[in-house]
Amino acid sequence: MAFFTTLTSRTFSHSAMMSNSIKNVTVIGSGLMGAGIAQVAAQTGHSVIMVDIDDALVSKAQKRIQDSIQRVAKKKFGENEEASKFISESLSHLTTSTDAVTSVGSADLVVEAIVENLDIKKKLFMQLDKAAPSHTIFASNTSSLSIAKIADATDRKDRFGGLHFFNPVPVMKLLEVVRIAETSQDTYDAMCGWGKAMGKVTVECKDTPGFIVNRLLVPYMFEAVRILERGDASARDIDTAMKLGAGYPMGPFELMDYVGLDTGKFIVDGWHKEFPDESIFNPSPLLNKLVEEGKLGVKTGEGFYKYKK
Ligand SMILES: C[C@H](O)CC(=O)SCCNC(=O)CCNC(=O)[C@H](O)C(C)(C)COP(=O)(O)OP(=O)(O)OC[C@H]1O[C@@H](n2cnc3c(N)ncnc32)[C@H](O)[C@@H]1OP(=O)(O)O
Ligand SMILES: NC(=O)c1ccc[n+]([C@@H]2O[C@H](COP(=O)([O-])OP(=O)(O)OC[C@H]3O[C@@H](n4cnc5c(N)ncnc54)[C@H](O)[C@@H]3O)[C@@H](O)[C@H]2O)c1
Repeated sequence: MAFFTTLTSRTFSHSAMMSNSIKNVTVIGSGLMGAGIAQVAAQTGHSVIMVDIDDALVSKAQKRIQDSIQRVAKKKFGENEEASKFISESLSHLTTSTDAVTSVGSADLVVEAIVENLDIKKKLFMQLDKAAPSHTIFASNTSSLSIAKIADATDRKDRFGGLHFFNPVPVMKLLEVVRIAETSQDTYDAMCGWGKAMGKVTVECKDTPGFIVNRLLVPYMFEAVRILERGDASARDIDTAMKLGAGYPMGPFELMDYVGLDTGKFIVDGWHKEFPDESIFNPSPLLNKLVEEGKLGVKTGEGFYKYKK
């Protein structure tokens, strides 16, 4: 099914599901998170442009969205014809582009989901700030960086915040909504309203490292690596222990592979640099070695475990 189109002009078509002021959404980055955010935004009737740096990456994201949306449709409608109507309608709301600057021209909201690097994110937002209309809200999906530092690249701090989704976006119900000192109440309310229109439950977070979930989850994952590095237990046994003993859907190594080991490394390296005396944020030699070898987890076919491609 070839439902996707490349960007020409943004068509207006949104369903009654949307009760907030945000209709046109541009998602920058079409990796694990960007593709998921774009998919759910399209499923909930928003007009979406999904952007990445080249056509091959966009095509890869389109393939992932097609697989995922079929799972969502099956869960919602079973095998009946409503399912294919839902898929084609949703995907008709989604266009793609490889040009971030032109893709924000009619955006009400821009959600950035590119690599976890402060300088690269700032450079992007600096360019977008000049191109987007004045009413456009900017949000970063960063896992660990300071929203205030990213917002520093723009002249719209009152219209800037964090929208932190969870992987896989079509399944995970939570959205952390992060406000900085300058975020206006209107912006915060619009972000929360959009989160609800996306079918998510929102929680309010301050702009502190890791917000709520990652401040707890990342140290937990890195403690698991340290158990493995000390030779105290195998990755498989640690995963089994946390699934069967603590009720987690995935063990810490399965989860790190799922999130991406590069992303895990970016997070902990950043925090280690910022808080060198906090041993809980110490980098892991084992994780560094896997990343150096290009073993980034499920997305590359190998991380702590091997996956069928
Ligand atoms: C680091 C960052 O900043 C923050 C983060 O994102 S941290 C990571 C947060 N995420 C997690 O903790 C995920 C933990 N894992 C899980 O919740 C579950 O293992 C999982 C939902 C990923 C998969 O669930 P599991 O039961 O193992 O597998 P599976 O049967 O394939 O999937 C369960 C359901 O979800 C659906 N699903 C799973 N992945 C999907 C996807 N990518 N798209 C759409 N649907 C999906 C399946 O279709 C299935 O639907 P069903 O209930 O109708 O059968
Ligand atoms: N992986 C997770 O579980 C997870 C969960 C929540 C938040 N996050 C955060 O979301 C962001 C993206 O993470 P991901 O896992 O999707 O990464 P990813 O590596 O899967 O995807 C990032 C994408 O951004 C693209 N990109 C890089 N620079 C770009 C630019 N200037 N313009 C357009 N596209 C660009 C890359 O080509 C890549 O396709 C990071 O900030 C990460 O910390 C990740």
